[in-house]
Amino acid sequence: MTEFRYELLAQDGKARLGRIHTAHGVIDTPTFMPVGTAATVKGMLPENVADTGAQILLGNTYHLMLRPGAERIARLGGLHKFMNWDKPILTDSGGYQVMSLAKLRKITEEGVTFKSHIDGRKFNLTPERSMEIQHLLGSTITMAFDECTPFPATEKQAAESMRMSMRWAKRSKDAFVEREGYALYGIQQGSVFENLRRESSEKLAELDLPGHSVGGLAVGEGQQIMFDTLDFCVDMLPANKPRYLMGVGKPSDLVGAVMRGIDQFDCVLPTRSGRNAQAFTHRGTLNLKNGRHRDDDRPLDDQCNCPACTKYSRAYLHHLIKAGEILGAVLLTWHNLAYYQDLMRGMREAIAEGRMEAFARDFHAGQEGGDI
Ligand SMILES: O=c1[nH]cnc2cc3nc(NCc4cccs4)[nH]c3cc12
Repeated sequence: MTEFRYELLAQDGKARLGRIHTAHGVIDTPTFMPVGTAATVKGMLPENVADTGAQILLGNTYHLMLRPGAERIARLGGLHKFMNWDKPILTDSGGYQVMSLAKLRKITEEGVTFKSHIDGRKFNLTPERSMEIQHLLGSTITMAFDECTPFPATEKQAAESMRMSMRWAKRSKDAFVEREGYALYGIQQGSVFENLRRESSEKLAELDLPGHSVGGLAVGEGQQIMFDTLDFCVDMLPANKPRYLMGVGKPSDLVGAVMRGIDQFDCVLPTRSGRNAQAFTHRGTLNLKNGRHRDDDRPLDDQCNCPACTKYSRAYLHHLIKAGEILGAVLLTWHNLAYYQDLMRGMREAIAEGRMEAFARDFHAGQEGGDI
């Protein structure tokens, strides 16, 4: 059996090249985790997600507890078997999604009660129930149950919210079922306040967890405030354990956050925007709805080897999007996931060779390249 272990392989400034060993396989970091909300990466077969280079997926506890239900997935062999993905899966704790999707939410020290946005049924989510659900799913990496402090928040509001999340982190650890090769991550809160981020980090250090995430960011603060916060809060987390920045982000967010010491990312952007005709390319983003593509027989991205870029033209992709064809969403999702994985692989290689600064410069130059 494999014990859960983080290997720090190289550093270039604050950027880290690493490897996470888990019961379901190895993750090369920095890594991007495609979001598989309802036990599927929307529009993609799991084998094709793996072909893009993805080594770990994110699953959403909130969605799966509502439908089809955690006990049902457990009875059917767990989430890996259910969705035919045998590599690592990180599941979030459900708290964040409750606050952004559920109806009639009520937060107390105990946890959150809410009504399903699907059929109005009443549910109760506590640190203990969240741990039970993630265990039933068979999650490789379980996230502690927390409250994402909204932005902006006063220091007093941020302190109260963070302190509740730290009490919930302790309850999460006490309820977490330890299994070799599996892990519980703590979530650092504290909004944009250095003293609160430090207090949160110290409380998490007492729990001695195998990994941590930076929470409370990518909540509307904007890239500069996010980077300014990362400049001081990432180093407060143990250097010998993975650091995961939740919900991030667009390509330039990933480059900037890797350079500030982040190892893991998840974001709905590549898949959600792929379904909305937006493509990320080495020369910037473009929207295939735009009529300027209708006669363009060039590939979407001449540096990409995904099926959308090697087998089809921009004109064809534009046609599929305008016609509302399912294949349009599938091909753009596929491409965006491949682009994100290429970006992560490029950063891993750059860190290994000590040229992350140059990589970032070339990345930004390409994005502003124009004439795409
Ligand atoms: O503190 C957090 N705790 C637990 N889950 C999170 C998820 C998060 N996702 C985003 N941003 C990504 C977004 C996706 C769609 C709207 S915002 N920020 C996040 C913060 C947290």
